Amino acid sequence: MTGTDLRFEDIGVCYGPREILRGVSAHVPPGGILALLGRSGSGKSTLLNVAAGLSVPSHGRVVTRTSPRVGYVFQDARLLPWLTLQQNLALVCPPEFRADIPATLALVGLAGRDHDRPGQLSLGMAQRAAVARALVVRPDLLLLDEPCGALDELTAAELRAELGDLLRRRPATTLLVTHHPGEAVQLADRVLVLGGTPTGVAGTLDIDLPRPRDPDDPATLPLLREVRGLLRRADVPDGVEA
Ligand SMILES: Nc1ncnc2c1ncn2[C@@H]1O[C@H](COP(=O)(O)OP(=O)(O)OP(=O)(O)O)[C@@H](O)[C@H]1O
Repeated sequence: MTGTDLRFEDIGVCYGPREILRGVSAHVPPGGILALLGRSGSGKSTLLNVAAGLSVPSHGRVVTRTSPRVGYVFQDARLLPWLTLQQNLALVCPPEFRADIPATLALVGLAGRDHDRPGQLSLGMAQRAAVARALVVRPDLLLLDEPCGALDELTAAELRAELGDLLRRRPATTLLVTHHPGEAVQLADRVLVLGGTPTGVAGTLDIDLPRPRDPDDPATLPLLREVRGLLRRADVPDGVEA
């Protein structure tokens, strides 16, 4: 599993009369990790839904090499509470991968919890189960929508480290939506900041640091500053000097 080649070509999205995205182009090579940042409501989840084929763009197109298998991790775990973890994963899993379910749960630190129901898990454990559900399909395209957003800082830091590790062991072309510049610098190869009205690409930044990455490494500081600068500039209304 290394993932699909993914291209957004001049994507525009309208919801009724409201134009949300305009002229968004980006390329993610197989196994690449692109972090999407931008103010709340800028259209990050919309772009993820376009990549997943859940939203049809009003303009432009998404080009992938093959018809990709998609793993989607939402902001909350969205596990079915009346099913065990094994059953939750089996629901999305092609029959040929079902035997992998216990190992995939173990991969995210949930060894032996196969027969627990979501109500028996902490929020962080439930979110790790959601990551396992996305990985068990062996995705060519992994869509992570603020996977750590609902977690306390310590649990979020643990999950970030685990995601970094998982993506090195099982590379997949990945789009990561986050509001956390540190998460983007820790996990991504490239950061894309969305901004403006309607939303377009306000800027990009390549993150060329060796892996595994330590979020406290001083080498990350200049990159964090640049990401924050991009976010500030993305927020300035058109025609005003940043
Ligand atoms: N199905 C929909 N119908 C109409 N408008 C929608 C729909 N989905 C999203 N929107 C609007 O599109 C805009 C972008 O929403 P989106 O959820 O993509 O933003 P976001 O950047 O992911 O926000 P957040 O960071 O808060 O999750 C918002 O103004 C939202 O109200």
